[in-house]
Amino acid sequence: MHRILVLDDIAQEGIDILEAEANIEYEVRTGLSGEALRSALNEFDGAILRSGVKITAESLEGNTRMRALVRAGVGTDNIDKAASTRRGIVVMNTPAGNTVSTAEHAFALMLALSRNIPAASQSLVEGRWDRKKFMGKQVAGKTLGIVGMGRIGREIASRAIAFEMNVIAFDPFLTDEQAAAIGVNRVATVDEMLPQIDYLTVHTPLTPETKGLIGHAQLEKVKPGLRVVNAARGGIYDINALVEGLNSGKLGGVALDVYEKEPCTDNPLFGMPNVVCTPHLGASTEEAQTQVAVEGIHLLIKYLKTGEIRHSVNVASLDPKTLEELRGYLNVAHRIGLLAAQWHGGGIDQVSITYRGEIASKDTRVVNNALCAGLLERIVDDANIVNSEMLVRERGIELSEEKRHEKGAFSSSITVKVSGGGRTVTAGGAVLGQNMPRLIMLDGYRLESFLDGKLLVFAHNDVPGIIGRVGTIFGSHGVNIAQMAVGREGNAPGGPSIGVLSLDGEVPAEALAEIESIDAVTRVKTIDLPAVGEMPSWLS
Ligand SMILES: NC(=O)c1ccc[n+]([C@@H]2O[C@H](COP(=O)([O-])OP(=O)(O)OC[C@H]3O[C@@H](n4cnc5c(N)ncnc54)[C@H](O)[C@@H]3O)[C@@H](O)[C@H]2O)c1
Ligand SMILES: O=C(O)CC[C@@H](O)C(=O)O
Repeated sequence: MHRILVLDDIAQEGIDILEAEANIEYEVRTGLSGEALRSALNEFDGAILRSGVKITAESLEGNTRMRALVRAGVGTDNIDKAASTRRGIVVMNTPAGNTVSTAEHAFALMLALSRNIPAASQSLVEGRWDRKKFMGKQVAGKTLGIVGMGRIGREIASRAIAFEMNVIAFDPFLTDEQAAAIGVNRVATVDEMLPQIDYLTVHTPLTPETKGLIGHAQLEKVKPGLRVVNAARGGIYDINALVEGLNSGKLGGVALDVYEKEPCTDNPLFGMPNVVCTPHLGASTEEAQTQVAVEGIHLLIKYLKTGEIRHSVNVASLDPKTLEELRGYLNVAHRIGLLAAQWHGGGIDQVSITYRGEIASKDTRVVNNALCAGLLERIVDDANIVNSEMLVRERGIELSEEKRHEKGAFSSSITVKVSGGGRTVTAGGAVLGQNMPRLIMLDGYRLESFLDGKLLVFAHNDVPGIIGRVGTIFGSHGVNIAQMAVGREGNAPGGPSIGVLSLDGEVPAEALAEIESIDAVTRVKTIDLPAVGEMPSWLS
């Protein structure tokens, strides 16, 4: 049974899916913060939210249960992504569900500013028939500047063109060809557009680059009477500069849907003439809310039930086809990570992973995570497919990845080299058939061993009788050997070799001591791996 927490009001259509879904329990708890939020998050496997709740590092403190947070909307700025990743929580959003509604809202704000609609309406209902005071401006023939030509920016552009406006756009990722196809003029900087435009609308996330993007210095460069709109994120415009711009006449109007601190009921712009403000309503349409709730709930259920990751903002996506293609390799990667950490047995400061063959052409970020999860599993609680690479790097371990497209003996293989404290070990794995994980190399010696359950690895010099002696020791302690693989340097006997035994039971300490005492044995270690068919919770 998976438990889902609904943290904000979402459309009933999303709740209906939760009601109908088998093996899902849900609760709606809105308005949570502080300790109540922290303890609630630890009771559920997944949560869905809008912008009404803040998921901070503190609210995830001590969390051992939550696996996925879904934002029913675009902006995930109310979720601490680094803290979520560290805790192994996938953060997903529904990027397109509210695009059109938000573009329509931003456009409505621009029209409302141009034609003084809110102030004129207020004046009339208060008993005044004042037509002179509310002389407006036509948008047709005017120039609109758009900063941020992503999903919403592009929808705005097409609407503006339909209203016969000229559009100038700035976005570092917008090419001349794309601009021409959309029908806008691309500029290389925001400053370049400022003297040319009558309206400005921003559709970027709030980042260190966009915070205060339009401030006092920029208002010096604008055409007098510029009308500005923000339905993206509070903080992109400097509010004090906007107040000053309105007072000086540099600005002809300001329309805001978003604020630096929300809820916001107190702002120096409120009550000023030529200001239109709405309480973050961009996505508040029945259509958008239905779409983001339904999509968000599906994302959560899919992830919890199948491991499929879509629209994640903190981890590589894992669609069903890729998940099926990679499942065997995720399993092998996890197992060779576990084996390498145990065979190394000490502090690690370098890890290098090599993908060879067909797998080298795939997106291997999740496979890196699976391997790192294996490396860390015995020293860190909750290392999983989301957080392990980050946890490895946070421990100061240097991680590198190499891809070699040519095939070796197997169609694909994964090799890890782990170093630290003067010791380096290497382990290579492959998938046989559909999903049979195999160890195909250990410390440079080719072999073919099972990669599950209890293993005994012993490095030795390949002298006659050694395999027999090891077998006899296990026989005398009643431990059955299920499979044995030996790898040695070249074909000549006598040199260094490595043996891997797959055992049907625990290795008694006395048996281990007896094997260690054999002259030709240089190192021996038992290795614990998941049983045949057993998968980590994040892969099952
Ligand atoms: N008011 C609302 O209710 C509401 C609803 C939905 C989205 N939003 C907000 O609108 C914003 C845009 O959403 P979207 O879906 O279009 O996102 P998007 O990711 O599709 O587009 C954002 C664009 O901004 C561009 N960008 C980033 N940094 C930039 C910079 N420094 N200068 C210029 N361009 C830059 C990116 O290249 C990208 O093309 C987000 O902040 C989102 O949170 C608000
Ligand atoms: O949940 C909301 O209504 C706000 C949505 C919007 O700001 C977003 O980023 O998607």
